[in-house]
Parts: sequence; structure tokens; C-alpha cells
Amino acid sequence: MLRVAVPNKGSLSETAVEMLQEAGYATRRDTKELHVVDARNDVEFFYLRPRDIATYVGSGALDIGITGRDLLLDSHSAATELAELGFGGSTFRFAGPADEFSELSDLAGKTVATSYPGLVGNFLRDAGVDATLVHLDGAVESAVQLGVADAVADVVSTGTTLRKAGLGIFGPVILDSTAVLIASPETKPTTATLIRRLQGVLVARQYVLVDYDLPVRLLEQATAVAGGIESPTISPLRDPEWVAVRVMIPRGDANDVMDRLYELGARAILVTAIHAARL
Ligand SMILES: Nc1ncnc2c1ncn2[C@@H]1O[C@H](COP(=O)(O)OP(=O)(O)OP(=O)(O)O)[C@@H](O)[C@H]1O
Ligand SMILES: O=P(O)(O)OC[C@H]1O[C@H](OP(=O)(O)OP(=O)(O)O)[C@H](O)[C@@H]1O
Ligand SMILES: [Mg+2]
Repeated sequence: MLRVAVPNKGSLSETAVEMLQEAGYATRRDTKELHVVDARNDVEFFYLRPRDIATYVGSGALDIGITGRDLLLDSHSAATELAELGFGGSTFRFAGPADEFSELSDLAGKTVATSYPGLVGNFLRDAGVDATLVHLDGAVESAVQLGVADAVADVVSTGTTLRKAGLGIFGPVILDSTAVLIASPETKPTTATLIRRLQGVLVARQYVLVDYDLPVRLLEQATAVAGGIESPTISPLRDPEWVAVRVMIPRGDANDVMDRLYELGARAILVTAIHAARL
């Protein structure tokens, strides 16, 4: 049975569970459930703290898991990143009082609070900056005001938490993070189905189908607007001068593509959601 780690709490948990559900797997019925056996798919799910998932997967105790790239890199685990999952995007940045810090070298001889000492320590070492890390469990943005550190290094999404703490971002991006699928060093062949299913969910979330009717003579121009993943499907219509076209396009482009196809001469343009896919 394939053994899979799923975040039980935090920012990644809800979407990770939704994706597994959309991929046809059994998921927990209440948040206290830590172990779900999906006998039909021959998969066992373990709901674990996001920070611990790389440790379990890296040790080989579990085969595959969903976690954040930042947590994977912080962990020194032997697990490897297999695929991005299209959610949980954030950047990892330094921040401090704007009048004290404007570039990375300003950190020399200072203290930096973080919950990710592995990630930040490696970054500072590679950059040749000698700063002292203060390891905190969370809410690190308060560390400067409370006098525990001169600056912080943390996850930034909207930037609201930093702004409220009166801190400004400085220096280079430490990491662009996102939710990722990770695998143990000895990946089982049975992971392929789970990976394909999750990739199918990603496609269904990120793409839509566009159908439209078009005068045949405009086909080249229409294909330049929306070429599809491989090539558009063209079907004959009763009127030999017209064809029906079907393409997949990124969901976020739908309205722009519809406008451009309409202006070109396409009609009966319909956009529909994809529920599942195997590309
Ligand atoms: N505001 C956010 N937006 C996007 N991703 C985030 C955000 N906060 C955390 N993450 C990501 O979620 C993952 C786990 O962090 P999370 O905050 O969920 O765990 P935690 O700090 O251990 O849990 P908690 O905050 O519930 O105590 C990391 O990969 C992190 O980059
Ligand atoms: O840029 P923002 O949109 O404000 O998001 C970033 C904040 O979100 C996370 O905090 P979380 O709520 O997970 O608390 P924690 O720091 O205790 O983990 C992260 O640690 C930042 O503090
Ligand atoms: Mg957190």
C-alpha cells in the first residue's frame, strides 16, 4: 500500500485535502482523524504537521507527501521535489526596520529571527554574511519590536503581517516557495498513478475548454489566438465554409481569448470547466 503524508493543519492543509478528494481518493471526515485507509485505491494517508512531512518522507517511513518547498529545504531531508502543485505560493524574505536595513550586507553582525534556521542559515552562509540566527516557532514578525532580534526572515504572502509589525522587506529573495509533491529517495513505482491523478486535478483547476464556430478561412488566425496544448480539434459543420473548434486554454485567459475570437469572426463561443484530465 502506498503511504502518503498530507498536511493536517496550516495554510496548505485545506487545498491539499481538496486536491486529493478531486483526484478520487478517500479523505478524512473530521480534523481529528490522523490516518485514512483508502483500500479501493491501495493508498494510506497520514495527516501530519506540514513541518514534519519532509522528515517522514525523507526517512522512507512514508513514500510521498505534500508540503511547502521552504519546509523541504529547511529540513535537510533526503526527500526530493517531484512536482509543483499550483497553490500555497509565497516568497521567503528578510525584513527589518526600514531605517536600519536596505541590503543583505546590513545583516553582518546582526541577529535574525526565523522559524526556518536551515533555509536561512544556508542562504546566509552561501552569501558570506555572518549573522546570528534566533530560532522561534512562529509569529517571528514580533521579534524585532520585542528586542529579541534585529531583523526577521519569514514567509511573505500579501505582506500584511510585516506591514502591521512596521517592518520592510530588504535584500534578495531567499526562496520562491509553493506547495510541492515530495517523494522518498526510493520511490515506489505505484506513486506514478497518484502523481498522474494530481496532475489531472491541476489541469482541471488551471485550464478550461473553449468551443466555437468559425469560418474555415480564419482558422490560421484563430489558432494564433488560442493554439491549445497540442493542436486544436477541428470538426466539420453542415455548412462547408464553417468549422467547429475546441481548444484548452488557461482559465485566467478565458475572457481575453473569447473577446479576441469574437472580434476575429468566431461565433457561439462557449467556455466550459474541466472536471478531470489525463494529458
Ligand atoms: N500566508 C501564507 N500564504 C501562503 N503560504 C503560506 C502562508 N503561510 C505559510 N505558508 C506556507 O505554508 C507552509 C506551512 O506553513 P504553515 O504556516 O501552514 O505551517 P505552520 O507555521 O507550521 O503552522 P501554523 O501556522 O498553523 O502553526 C509553508 O510552506 C509556508 O510557505
Ligand atoms: O504576508 P502575509 O499574507 O501576511 O502572510 C505571511 C504570514 O503568514 C504566515 O503566518 P502564520 O499565520 O502561519 O503564523 P506563524 O508565523 O505563527 O506560522 C507566515 O509565517 C507569515 O507570518
Ligand atoms: Mg505558519
